[in-house]
Amino acid sequence: MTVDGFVELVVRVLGATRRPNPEQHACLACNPAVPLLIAAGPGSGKTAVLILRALRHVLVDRVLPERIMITTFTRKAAKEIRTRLIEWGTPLLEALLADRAGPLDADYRAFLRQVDINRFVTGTLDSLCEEALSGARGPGERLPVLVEAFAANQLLARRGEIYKTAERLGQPFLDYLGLYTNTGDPPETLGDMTRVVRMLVDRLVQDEVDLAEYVKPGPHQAARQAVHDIFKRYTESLRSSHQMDFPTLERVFLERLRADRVPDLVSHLGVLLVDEYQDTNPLQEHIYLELARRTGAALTVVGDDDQSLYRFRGATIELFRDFQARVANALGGPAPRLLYLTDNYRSTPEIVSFLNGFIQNDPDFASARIQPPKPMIRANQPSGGVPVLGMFRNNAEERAVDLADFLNQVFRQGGRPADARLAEPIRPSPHGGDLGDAVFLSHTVSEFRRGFRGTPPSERLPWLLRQNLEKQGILCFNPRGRALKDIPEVGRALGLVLECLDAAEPGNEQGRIVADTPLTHAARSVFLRWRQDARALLATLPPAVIPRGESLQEVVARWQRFARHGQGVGTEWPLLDVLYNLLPWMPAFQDDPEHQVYLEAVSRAAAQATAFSRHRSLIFREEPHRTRSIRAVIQDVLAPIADDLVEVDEDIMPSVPRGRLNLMTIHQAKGLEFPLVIVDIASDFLSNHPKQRFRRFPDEPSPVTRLEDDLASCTPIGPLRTARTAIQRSFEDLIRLYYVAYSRPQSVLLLVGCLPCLRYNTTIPHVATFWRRDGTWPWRKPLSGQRPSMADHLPITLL
Ligand SMILES: Nc1ncnc2c1ncn2[C@@H]1O[C@H](COP(=O)(O)OP(=O)(O)OP(=O)(O)O)[C@@H](O)[C@H]1O
Repeated sequence: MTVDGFVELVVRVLGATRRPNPEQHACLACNPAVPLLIAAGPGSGKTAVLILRALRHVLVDRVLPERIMITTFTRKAAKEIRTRLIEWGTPLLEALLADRAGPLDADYRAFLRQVDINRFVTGTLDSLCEEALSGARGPGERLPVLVEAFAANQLLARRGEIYKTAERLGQPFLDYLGLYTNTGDPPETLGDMTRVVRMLVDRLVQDEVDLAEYVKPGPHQAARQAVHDIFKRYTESLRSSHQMDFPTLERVFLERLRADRVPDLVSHLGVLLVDEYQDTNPLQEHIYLELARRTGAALTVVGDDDQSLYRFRGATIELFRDFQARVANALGGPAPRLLYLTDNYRSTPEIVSFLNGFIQNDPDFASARIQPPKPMIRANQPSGGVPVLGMFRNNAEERAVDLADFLNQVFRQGGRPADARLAEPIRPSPHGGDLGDAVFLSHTVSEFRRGFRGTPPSERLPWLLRQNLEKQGILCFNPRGRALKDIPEVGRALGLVLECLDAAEPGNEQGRIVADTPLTHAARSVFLRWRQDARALLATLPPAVIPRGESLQEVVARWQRFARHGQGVGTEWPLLDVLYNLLPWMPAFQDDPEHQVYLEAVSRAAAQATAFSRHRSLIFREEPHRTRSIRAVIQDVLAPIADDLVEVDEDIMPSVPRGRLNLMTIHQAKGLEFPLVIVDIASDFLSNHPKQRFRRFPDEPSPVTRLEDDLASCTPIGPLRTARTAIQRSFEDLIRLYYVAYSRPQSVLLLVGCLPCLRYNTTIPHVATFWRRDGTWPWRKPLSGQRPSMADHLPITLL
């Protein structure tokens, strides 16, 4: 089959809406012997082309799917790719085999019969490294167990001895870590210290840092030496216990490739396709190039330099920008081709024009982009008559009320009618349109702002919006909005677990074992709150959701007898059995999607604790193991939740119910599209407060760019990254962040924020409202006599 024949087949079988445009066609037709870079703006069909190219390799080049690997950045995106490959690939294959595309020669027919579309190798690079290594165990070799984020951080803190190090070295160590916190303040809690040390040790691996160079005499030498020692202790402990974390996984995989021990899964690779290449880190680049070099696989990468978001995970935009030279250098062979896609199939012309205006707004950004710059995207969708909208209000309450009203009107009252500001109404799709078509995006979806020096936490827009929508009978889906410890139902459940395992006694509210266990003050007071809430629930004699043979009080008493006296059946019980025994009395965990996510997060923490906890999250019947094992689950599972060290991982999100408003971070929304997108650009910014500048108009380098500078002399990638100054990179990261947010909508883009950000004389510069690095603001036009009350000539229509 020829490429043209393949494209005709796609159109005939999948429909005319799948017809590739000429630029997409060129990407499909590009000779597989030549590495290909597709650089293109949002919504131009990069992922769609990557999938069709994978199918072309099967149907035109006769490569079996099991020899074709496609990687992307998140597990969710990887799933999406797999689904589309199967949805498109299966009917294409069936049509060919059914001869609907004309007679086939016998060889080709025999080849097609071997094709199993399910066997494409898809995933994130990490998941594929893991899969490849697990199938590549030598005789008698023990397979390292992969530890997930929470367990890895616990191991880092404990085996790396972070706390001891902080005690021994004191302020110089904390000051060094403080260089890399958002606020610039030294971390105060062990959790905060661990987060910074995690960022550092991951970098040591991902950037292939020369450790001798890192610890050589210079500023912060003692602290650097301490981080080095923590890293060594941690990696040694992982090694000796046959465990590995994600960066180690990639390093081990690369070492195997370099040692010519190519795992089976990839040893016969014929094709390697990479989506979201702009977020590749140096270690991952080595893996891709080494794979291509060793297997001779045809290489295609796609990406958008303007949408790189993951610098904090080592993403290095220069690897994408310099792809052609780097590949030519690493692989030899023909020079890679660079192709562009320009037609945007996602958004209305109004949104596309806003987007193009945004990305070209700051002249200083131009030189951070791929050179020569790729063409601007071109709108391909019809106008819906709706301009880019803005909802800016004086205070948070007003904003939440109006936004809730707007959503209610659009999705529950049949639509927002046209008026002086809107030429066309905004209506849900007649084909089952619902709130699931809208998304609320923000740099963080936290519902509360952290308290500061004794001030209590304050409510943020996501919380206020939740409250106001609930008044209108609309629910939100924002399971990452609050810390697990602050979710009332989670607190009640874990309070009941505490009461089961270590009941409070008269004169000892804490419980005997808790009182005797080293814990932070914060964890102790959270435990007390959980227990009070649990006892309040018990006192209500709650009915079980599904009728049980015993009451909640009886279940708790049964566990208490086991925990206190070793009475009852079984010699050991997993912590999760205790928890799950209590859930029939807690209806939220049965039917509410947010609570199902919380439960999954707690369950995963308990499961992950088996990687580092001495009693592997089990409760034993016989003493002294019983008390010790209870202490272990308190210390290793419950306390980390109380200390806010267990995060709700975005990968555990189920699909969101259609009737709810989904709140997401901009990072999470990468690669996704929605009919209506609300971007909270400025609801936290009432003044030009210095502590918030890093989020809108940095006056000093962001922690991660500072780290890049500090490591530049000890990593091969250093000079490439630091060609632009740290402050330039900090700005550029913000521009890319909002570019990703602004490019998600199909029909309606609504920006929300505080009104002072838009005032003519505002003193609140913000990249998202088109401020340029040089301090100029194109939305503020020169005065023409009349008294300005607002920025004139806004490119947005205010609601
Ligand atoms: N030739 C085409 N005809 C019609 N629709 C298309 C075509 N190519 C892509 N699309 C549609 O355009 C939308 C965007 O495509 P896709 O998600 O592949 O873009 P992308 O470039 O990967 O976007 P992003 O950069 O935001 O990740 C999808 O809904 C896709 O089905």
